[in-house]
Amino acid sequence: MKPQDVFGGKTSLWIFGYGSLVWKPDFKYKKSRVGFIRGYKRRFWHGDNFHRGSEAAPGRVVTLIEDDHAVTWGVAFEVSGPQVEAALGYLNIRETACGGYVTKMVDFFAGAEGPSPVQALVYIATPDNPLYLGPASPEQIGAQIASSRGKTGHNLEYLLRLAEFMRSSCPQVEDQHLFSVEAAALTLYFTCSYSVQSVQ
Ligand SMILES: N[C@@H](CCC(=O)N[C@@H](CS)C(=O)NCC(=O)O)C(=O)O
Repeated sequence: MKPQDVFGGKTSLWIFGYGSLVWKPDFKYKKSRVGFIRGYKRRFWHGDNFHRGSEAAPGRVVTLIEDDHAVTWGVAFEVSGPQVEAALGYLNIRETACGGYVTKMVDFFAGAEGPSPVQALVYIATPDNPLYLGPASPEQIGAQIASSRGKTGHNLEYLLRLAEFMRSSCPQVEDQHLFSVEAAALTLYFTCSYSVQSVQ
């Protein structure tokens, strides 16, 4: 059953993004809030053979891994009225059909708005997903990202835009996984670019 079959009739719905959705929701929404969810950590452990990679050279994108002690920051978007069906129909293609993500409801805490959470829909790629790649070192993940490109663009863009979002919208958060992968990917990307230029 698709989310729009379940939520399509709702008058409003919050959708939590923690990867490309934070900088490119690409659906109409009523309002957005920067905030977090508890019990999950964001990791570049999901493969992508469409948007940021190919069958031959899959890219790496983020998913959420259950961790009782973790908190993941992102953006929640409130869609209402006809926006609900439109957003869910779009995300069902972008996230589920093309990306292998499944949906789950979580508690979203808007950063500046006190302790009471709202329920939000989130797209998660679980380890049983055929595109799931699992853990790797920042250097291994960085190398894969630095050398992958898909139908939507380079995998490095995906990484850098997420890192930029965290620095600009969540400056208080030290996301060691994200920033260590970013450092490794940039080092490898520019080292390889330089070495190619130096032999041309
Ligand atoms: N579900 C996560 C990750 C979403 C994500 O990055 N999905 C990929 C699909 S594999 C995507 O939409 N990519 C579009 C792009 O790379 O521009 C989120 O809430 O942001």
